[in-house]
Amino acid sequence: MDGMIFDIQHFSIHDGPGIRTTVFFKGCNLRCLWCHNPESQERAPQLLIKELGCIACGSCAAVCPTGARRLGKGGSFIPELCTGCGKCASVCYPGVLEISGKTMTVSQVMEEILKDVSLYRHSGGGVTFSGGEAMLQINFLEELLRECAGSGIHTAVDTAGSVPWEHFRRILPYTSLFLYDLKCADGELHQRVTGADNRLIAENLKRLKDTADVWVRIPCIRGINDSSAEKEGFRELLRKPGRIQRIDLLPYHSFGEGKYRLLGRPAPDFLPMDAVQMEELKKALEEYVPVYHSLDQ
Ligand SMILES: C[S@@+](CC[C@H](N)C(=O)[O-])C[C@H]1O[C@@H](n2cnc3c(N)ncnc32)[C@H](O)[C@@H]1O
Ligand code: SF4
Ligand code: SF4
Ligand code: SF4
Repeated sequence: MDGMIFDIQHFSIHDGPGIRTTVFFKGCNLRCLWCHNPESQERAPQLLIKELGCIACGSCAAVCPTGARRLGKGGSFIPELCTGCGKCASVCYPGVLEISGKTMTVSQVMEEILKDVSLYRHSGGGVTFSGGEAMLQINFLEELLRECAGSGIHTAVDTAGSVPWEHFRRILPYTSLFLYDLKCADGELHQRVTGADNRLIAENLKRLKDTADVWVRIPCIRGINDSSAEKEGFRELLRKPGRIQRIDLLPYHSFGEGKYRLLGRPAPDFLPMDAVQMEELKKALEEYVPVYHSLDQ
């Protein structure tokens, strides 16, 4: 069995307990305006193009089967014609072109994961499946989780939760921890800034928190989810925490900016909540569950 992966990061320390290997699945059913992984959103492989470094050798245009990549200084690119085949990237000597997204088998991913086993044991870490939305490739994810559980590896699934409950049910036996994102409490706002409403996300959390260990994460973005109505909404969603062990408030950051440029897309331009707003949200939620944010560290 295989799936579409766009990155595997070793030594991650922000994706669950201990030192972890994070496997990034490509493809997402939300379109959060602030997403720092824009290359994760489309399921198909995509061409990333650096702005600098092109020596105008023309090799990319010569091998492109669809005419998406054309000759000229810096080359021109017609994204609608690109199939993501990667032929151009393989002949681009200065490394200006790169393909994001690779089909990998379960054994290939497991080979990467198993390299770090001693690290997991020493640090209390494990593997985290993130993305994009890992749960959209549910057969592949289930198989990977089963293999990891079979090898005694701690597993976390990082999800935005907008998938049928059946997907959760299938992976529950092999998942040690869910990292569960809440973006906005208000459904209409959620629809506007992510492209989908949050009813399914709220319903899934309600069931999941009584069934599995969960760490909730909230990206904290000024002008998006910093209102008192949002604060009250988050309180409502989290007031019966069940097995929710902690809440992490993630201040918005712009680390994804460069990747938007590589995709030829305009970068988002948000600001994080300020320290006072973060502290207020923390206070509002820690009545129910311990809350952490980067200002604590
Ligand atoms: C890229 S998402 C992938 C997993 C899943 N799609 C989700 O949204 O939870 C991983 C984490 O990054 C966070 N995130 C995404 N863009 C961010 C940004 N610009 N600043 C801070 N956190 C961000 C998300 O809120 C989520 O907790
Ligand atoms: S990825 Fe394939 S289709 Fe797209 S520009 Fe490169 S060679 Fe052409
Ligand atoms: S192969 Fe690379 S260096 Fe040569 S023209 Fe294409 S982008 Fe530029
Ligand atoms: S759900 Fe996660 S991966 Fe998908 S767009 Fe939102 S932040 Fe990005």
